[in-house]
Amino acid sequence: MDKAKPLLNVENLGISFGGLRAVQGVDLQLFSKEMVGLIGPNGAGKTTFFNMLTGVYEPTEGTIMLGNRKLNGLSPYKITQGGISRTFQNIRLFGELSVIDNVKVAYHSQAKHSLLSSIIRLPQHFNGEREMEEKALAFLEIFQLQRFKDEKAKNLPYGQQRRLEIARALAASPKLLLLDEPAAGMNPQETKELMNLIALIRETFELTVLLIEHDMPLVMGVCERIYVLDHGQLIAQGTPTEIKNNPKVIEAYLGEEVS
Ligand SMILES: Nc1ncnc2c1ncn2[C@@H]1O[C@H](COP(=O)(O)OP(=O)(O)OP(=O)(O)O)[C@@H](O)[C@H]1O
Repeated sequence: MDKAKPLLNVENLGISFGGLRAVQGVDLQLFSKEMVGLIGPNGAGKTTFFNMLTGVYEPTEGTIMLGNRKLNGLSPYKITQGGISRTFQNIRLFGELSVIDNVKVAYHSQAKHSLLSSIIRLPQHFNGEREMEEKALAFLEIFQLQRFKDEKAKNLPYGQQRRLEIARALAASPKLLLLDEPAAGMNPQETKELMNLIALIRETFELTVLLIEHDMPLVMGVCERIYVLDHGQLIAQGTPTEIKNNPKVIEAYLGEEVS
């Protein structure tokens, strides 16, 4: 990817819910392999922004381009296929399915063997299944979840469920990974390990990562650039040092979280 051309180019993005303008006039660019933070007080519009990028909500204004492809109006499924995967603030796993099946489900959108070959059980089906199993296991290994592979997802400890969600998001082979508060509810040790893991997968899979996170030291520590939303509008963008010293950001947070 040409460094001068963004992987993701968002221009003037906005959405209204009835009379509420939850997000407005947001311009944001992500370049290949960047790790970028999206921060802001509660209710600032961060998750709504992710929901627009992933087709959950259709923007009421503005454009979202992934490379040369316009994403406005595409279904979440098409957007995942197009290269954007996400995790959720509240974990959304298939609790009754095994850990490995949770990863394989995500894999199905990329599977090469056809539905027909699965139904009538052609050799391609079994080869495809075997390949999928091997790849899913490889993802679980990266996330140190292989020993839980046959466990129901709902029985995993909380921190492991968060890791499984990221493993599943990666199985769809994204170019861009959106993480919505991945460290929420984790203790400091788990958080540190998770951040090291995210740095590792970014390198390994040549990913671009956009991260929503309330833990300021964490965001400041891992992101190269940070965007700040407040009341649905961007109030600042820059390096962690620039953001830390930005008067508008300090005011939005009342000087608490960024210091
Ligand atoms: N489907 C919806 N219908 C109506 N209002 C909505 C909807 N989704 C989001 N909002 C409103 O949009 C605003 C932004 O919410 P959003 O969840 O995006 O904030 P956030 O920055 O992610 O907050 P938090 O950090 O607490 O998760 C809020 O006022 C919220 O109530």
